[in-house]
Amino acid sequence: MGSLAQPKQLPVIDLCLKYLKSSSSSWVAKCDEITRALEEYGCFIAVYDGVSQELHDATVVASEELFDLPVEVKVLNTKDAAGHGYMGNLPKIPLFERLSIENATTPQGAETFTKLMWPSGNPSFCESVLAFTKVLAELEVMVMRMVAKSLGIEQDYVKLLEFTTYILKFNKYLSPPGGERKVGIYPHTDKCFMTTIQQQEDGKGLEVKTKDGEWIEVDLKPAFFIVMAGDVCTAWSNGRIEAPPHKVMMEGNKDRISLVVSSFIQDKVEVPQGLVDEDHPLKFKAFNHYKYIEYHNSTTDANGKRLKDAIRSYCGI
Ligand SMILES: O=C(O)CCC(=O)C(=O)O
Ligand SMILES: [Fe+2]
Repeated sequence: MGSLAQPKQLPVIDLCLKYLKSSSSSWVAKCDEITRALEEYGCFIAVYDGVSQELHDATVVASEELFDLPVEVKVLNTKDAAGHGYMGNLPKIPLFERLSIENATTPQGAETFTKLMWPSGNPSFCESVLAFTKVLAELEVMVMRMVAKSLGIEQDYVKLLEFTTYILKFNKYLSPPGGERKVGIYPHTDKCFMTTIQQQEDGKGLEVKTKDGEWIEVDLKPAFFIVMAGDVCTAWSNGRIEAPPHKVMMEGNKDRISLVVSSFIQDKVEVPQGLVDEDHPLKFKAFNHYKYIEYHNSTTDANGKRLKDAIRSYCGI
């Protein structure tokens, strides 16, 4: 009789604020658990209570209002320094649409974008964008502090934080016509430091590739947040945490909306000394995050084919 192997799952880690006390032994154990999950999968599912029901409902309304705007308005969201901006009606991924907000943890970033989309104002949109991005950025900071504690590089992370900014992306994927299974977004690794993803409704779509080449389908709920390493974390962690390839596959008759907060470093990124020793030689040279993005964009060919392992070809030793 053949055994029925269970499909692989991403680790699920409870980070609800009410249970976390930074001095307790369970907190130290959690730091190690998160670090192991990131070392093994490059990401994990955080169960997190930082987004209230009220804030969640407000971001659902905000997404509807945003995607309902006419295309002529949405295209005003032009590319930022990290290469983000409006994307839609793309021949290779026709189901996909995206808008992104730079510096979304600052009132100025949220206001500039809101004014661009609604010149006569939309205060509730602006408030919910700001509040939501801040909560997800706080989750990322909490996670990375815990990782840094576990790896003995807390001060290096605190230094990096001073130069960290956050982008909020609204991603929408239409349900594919004719009941087919179709690509929503092609496999890639993120070019940021870290990414946190929330899916607005229960269900699948996101898939993450494991180190042994298996794709894990991720069944998400709004209270689950994927915390995922980007290429810049791969380099910063001296290769201990690999950014995982991921993609979105759409099937069924429901559209999918995800909100994605990604961090960017406005300074030189270099491997902390504490991660380098005889057994762990330096694997990445110091580099500038935005120059890396420029390099990555310049090596992406006309068909959108990306360089494999761009971070190692850019600054790997
Ligand atoms: O929608 C998702 O779950 C993933 C989106 C994504 O990979 C991205 O925006 O880089
Ligand atoms: Fe991504």
